[in-house]
Amino acid sequence: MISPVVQQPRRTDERAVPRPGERITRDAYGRPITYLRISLTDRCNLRCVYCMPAHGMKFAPREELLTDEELLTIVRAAARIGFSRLRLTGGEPTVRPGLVELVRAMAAIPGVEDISMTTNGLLLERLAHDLAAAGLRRINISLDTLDPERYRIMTRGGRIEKVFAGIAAAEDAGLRPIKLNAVVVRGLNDHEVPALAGLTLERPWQVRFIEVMPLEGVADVHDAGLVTSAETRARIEEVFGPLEEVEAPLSDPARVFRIRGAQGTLGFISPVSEPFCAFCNRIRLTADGKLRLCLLRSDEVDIRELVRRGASEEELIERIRAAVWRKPWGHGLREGDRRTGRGMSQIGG
Ligand SMILES: Nc1nc2c(ncn2[C@@H]2O[C@H](COP(=O)(O)OP(=O)(O)OP(=O)(O)O)[C@@H](O)[C@H]2O)c(=O)[nH]1
Ligand SMILES: C[S@@+](CC[C@H](N)C(=O)[O-])C[C@H]1O[C@@H](n2cnc3c(N)ncnc32)[C@H](O)[C@@H]1O
Ligand code: SF4
Ligand code: SF4
Repeated sequence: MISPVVQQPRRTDERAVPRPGERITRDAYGRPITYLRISLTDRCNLRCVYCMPAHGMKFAPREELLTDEELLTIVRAAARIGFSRLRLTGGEPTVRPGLVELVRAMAAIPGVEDISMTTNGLLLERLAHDLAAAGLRRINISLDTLDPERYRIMTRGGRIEKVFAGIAAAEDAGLRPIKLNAVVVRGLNDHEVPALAGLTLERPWQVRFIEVMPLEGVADVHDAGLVTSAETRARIEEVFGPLEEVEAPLSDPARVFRIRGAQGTLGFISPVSEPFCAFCNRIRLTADGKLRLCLLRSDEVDIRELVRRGASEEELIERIRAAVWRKPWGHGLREGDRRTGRGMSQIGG
């Protein structure tokens, strides 16, 4: 297997200016940053145990959230400097009012090539066809277990039948490839890893196993429940034999494998045991209008303030470029630095 861990290079002296002939934006380490993950809301219709504490999160007041027009203004500026991939997330993106129209407007922005979404799937049965018609290309759906009762416990109240119906609707709408995200938590769903992996035998899905990260409010779940990808993979190989590696772009957070003869693939997302920061290609936009430079560090740059005072597109571009230039090399989990400042549902994963 190719190790994605590469030593931290020196920052360059140049600002994040494109190289001659290049339209994309690079950070100070030379990484092309072309992927914007947009949190459409900090609200959610679930309370997953690895994402939120039992009492939930403090939601931002409505007036602090970006409106559709503000969001589109920021995306237009980002697309002009090479942000060609957008991922809509949350909280739960499907609870945002006017979602389909928002996707349609984003898809019409010059430079936007790929719009995808990460969702818990509960509302997809109703939305999948309209989203696909509006320009959504792909979808990743969170599913940590196949057992209805365990699903109810892990999500603090969710009904798994709605997710199955959502997956079927997404398939029917042509949203492909479908990726299923499972956060593996010891003592909760780790024994189900082989059953989840087994879904790929008959289905062309990518089932991904994610190491639980210590975001705000769930550090205890990480401390007690982390299962490394190496252990998860070993559990799968005990049942299905050696996995075959499948080539994937290095900027893909998942390392991809296949059970011999399976229709679908398996992804291992290992931010804790095998960080993939060397190939990071993304920044995030929070629902309250901050450019978040790394999932696991608190560094943020305000862009809402600029949009609200009617700044020009050039000014917005300058702010985004300056933010990208400040992007940290990677997280500090190995050094014990957990100052993430926000919970996962407030950032979007
Ligand atoms: N540490 C870290 N984890 C990430 C990053 N991007 C995604 N992840 C983790 O991977 C999980 C799944 O990500 P998704 O929202 O499905 O998106 P993705 O895997 O980047 O999407 P595609 O590769 O475009 O399908 C997230 O919830 C995070 O747990 C990242 O930049 N850093
Ligand atoms: C924050 S959710 C937002 C989108 C949507 N609500 C969903 O659940 O798919 C995005 C992803 O983050 C993952 N996630 C949440 N908390 C996590 C944690 N502590 N560690 C790793 N992944 C986590 C979820 O499983 C989900 O796949
Ligand atoms: S993982 Fe997604 S569905 Fe679950 S609580 Fe977090 S934001 Fe909501
Ligand atoms: S931890 Fe930060 S730098 Fe590393 S891959 Fe994730 S977002 Fe990128």
